[in-house]
Formats: sequence, C-alpha cells, structure tokens
Amino acid sequence: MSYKIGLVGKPSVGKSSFFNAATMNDVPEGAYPFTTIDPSVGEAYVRVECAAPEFGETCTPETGFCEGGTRFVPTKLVDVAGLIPGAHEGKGLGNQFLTDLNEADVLVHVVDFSGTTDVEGEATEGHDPREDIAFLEDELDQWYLGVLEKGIERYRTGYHGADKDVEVSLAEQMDAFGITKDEVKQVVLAQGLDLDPDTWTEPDRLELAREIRKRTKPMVVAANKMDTPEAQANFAEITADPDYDHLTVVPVSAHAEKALKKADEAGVVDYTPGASDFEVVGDVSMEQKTGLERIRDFVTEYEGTGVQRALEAALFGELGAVAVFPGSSKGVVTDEGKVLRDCFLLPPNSTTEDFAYFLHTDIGDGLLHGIDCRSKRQIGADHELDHRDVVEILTTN
Ligand SMILES: Nc1nc2c(ncn2[C@@H]2O[C@H](COP(=O)(O)OP(=O)(O)OP(=O)(O)O)[C@@H](O)[C@H]2O)c(=O)[nH]1
Repeated sequence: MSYKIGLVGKPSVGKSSFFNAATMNDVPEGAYPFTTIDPSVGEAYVRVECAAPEFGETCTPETGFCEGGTRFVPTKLVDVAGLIPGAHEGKGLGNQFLTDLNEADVLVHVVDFSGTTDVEGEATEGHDPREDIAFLEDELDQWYLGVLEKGIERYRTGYHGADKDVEVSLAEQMDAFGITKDEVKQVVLAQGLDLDPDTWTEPDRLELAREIRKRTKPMVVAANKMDTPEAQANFAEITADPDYDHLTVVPVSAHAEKALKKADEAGVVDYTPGASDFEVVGDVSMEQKTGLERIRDFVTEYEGTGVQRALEAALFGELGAVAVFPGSSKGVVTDEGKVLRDCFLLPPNSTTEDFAYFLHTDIGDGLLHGIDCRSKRQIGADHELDHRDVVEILTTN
C-alpha cells in the first residue's frame, strides 16, 4: 500500500514551489518505488527514525534512503490543481479536482500566510489567510453535502431495496470517501439526530456533511511564505486564536527548502531535508552567504523549513499512519544479508495479522504469530502494532 498525500490550495499560494521542494530529492537511481508520467504526482518522503542502530547495524534500504539515522520512506504526493470558488459544482478544472481529491488519503492545504494573494489567487496585500482556510473547508463541505443528499435520495427511493437502513444507503453513496455504515451511524447519533433523514434540517445536513468530511479527509494547513514578516505576524495571530485549535498549522517556507536542497546538490551546504540547521561546506559569495544566513535564522527559529514537517503532520499526525519494519529471525538482517530492507507505512490500528496479509497476500490462514524483534517476544494476530515496530511474521508456509 502506498499513501497519497494531496496538496491543495488556491492559485499562487506556492503549491508548485512546495511540490517541487518536497519531490526534489537527490536520491540514488532506482530508489523510487513509483514510476510516473503524470507531472502532478511525485515522490516525497516522510522521516522515520531508523531502527537499525538499536541492533548495532547500518541499514540498506531498498526504497527511499537513510541519512544520519533517519529513514526517508517514500510516499506519493499529488498536486491537486483546480481549486477555485465553485470547484465542487464542477466549474473550471473541478471534476479532475474532485477525482484527485477522492484519491488522496490526507490533505496538505497550502495557504499563503503573507496575505499577498486574494481569494482568486490575484496579487493583493493584507488578505486574511483565515478566509482561505474557511474557503477550502466550505468547498469540501459543499461537495460532501451534495453526495450526502444523493444518499438520502437513494434511501428514500429504496434504490437498493426498501428495507435498507439509512446508514447503509449513505455509506454506499459515500463509498469513495471510505466511510462504513457503522461510522455513518456513529456520526448521525453523535450529532444528536435520529436515523430518519426526514427529521434532518438543512443545517443538520450540512453539519453531518462537515463531520463526515473531517473524518474522511484529514487535513493540515501549510502556512507558506513564512519567510516574510507578514506571514509570521499572521501565523502568530492565528495559532493563538482558540477557534483554530482544531487545526494543525505548520509554518513553512517552500522557498527555503528549495534553496537548501539546491545548495546541497551543488555541494555548497550539507543539508538533510527537514533538519533545523545546515552546514556551509563549499565556497560561497558574500551575497550567497547573506542569503544562507537569512535561511539559517528562519530554520533555527521555526525548526526547519516545514516542508517535511507538514507531510509528516499529515500522514502520522492527522491520518495516524504507522511505519513498521519487517524483521527476521536474525533481528534486522534478512537471509540475503540486507538490513531493514523495507519500512512500510500502514493504516492506524494495524495488527500483526494486517501486517502479515500486507507482506504475504496469499497467506490464507497460514499466520502463526509475530515476533517483536526488539524484545523477541511473541505477539498475537490481533496485537496492534506501534510506530517503528520491527516485526517478524511466522507462517505455516
Ligand atoms: N516568500 C515566499 N514566496 C513564495 C514561497 N513559495 C512560493 N512563493 C512565491 O509565490 C508565488 C506563487 O508560487 P507558485 O509555487 O507558482 O504557486 P502555485 O500555488 O503553484 O501557483 P499556481 O501554479 O498558479 O497554482 C511565486 O511568486 C513564488 O515565488 C515561499 O516559501 N516564500
């Protein structure tokens, strides 16, 4: 399984800059697990502390790479173009936009925190980033509401048999959002509503759509252009506002990330993506030195350029994915002498059994149990795996 992180945002907020910065990786050839001809899909990485040093080993990853004890695990990043007012009604690039959105497991909403682009993406000054946050949420809610209304219609007309419960019709209609009938029922009841759509008012329906959207499209905000004083002021204000407590807002400078990666490629600096500092290792002009020192001030204050952090906040924080290393009877060394060859990203609450099926799709009922390679203890089929677990799977085959 591979996750898709969708990058959304109105025009000119720095979405392309973020996408390029996140996918511009100087990795060895063949390290990419995905080949793609679609320029809007790229390989990005999320950082996971490597487990090999705990076993006194140095890892040899098959995909991604390891730098200074940090594994960079591949994930897909999708530039979801076409967010314009009315996108949910199919305006402009709307339909492709909705397809791409449907496929994204989690979203990073890039917002221009400097306030220099208006809601249409035109140059302006003093635009409030809060409007953009609200705009995207509303746009998604309207889209969900449209699908919810269709689900209600499906229930009323008895499309799949009149005796179906309402949550069944709704879950069927919202299949693409990945919500089960039990979850639909939970959301309805949590809103204090009866399982009878005839009793739902318009605001009830919108609230339901909103709750389902929040559950199925987790999202973080990448507060971009944080290298400007305007963005820093907006960031301080918005993150102090209790109305935004529910949102993860990551301070980002896509420009700084791009500049550091380019300088690293050119041998001018030694920079590990996501790090909150770097070392100048090559000859630099006075002008370059000033530029780099400005970036250094920024990354030390905000603990990195934020590009890596935004991706990780989305995948590990909002979505709750866990990274698991397959181990072996020799701990982290495989029969071919590879060390922690793989690191897989799994859905939240994955169990030993889920991991076994993930590794060996044809396992049938051949799972014996798992072994936690750190403690060497046996773990049962329904044991929930933790982030960074190293697990050996034992089967009857
Ligand atoms: N100061 C600053 N400017 C940035 C940053 N990232 C992007 N920009 C500027 O913002 C403008 C828009 O950037 P793009 O990356 O083209 O934005 P986009 O959202 O992809 O725009 P569209 O392609 O029109 O959708 C450009 O002038 C960038 O130079 C950043 O981190 N800091």
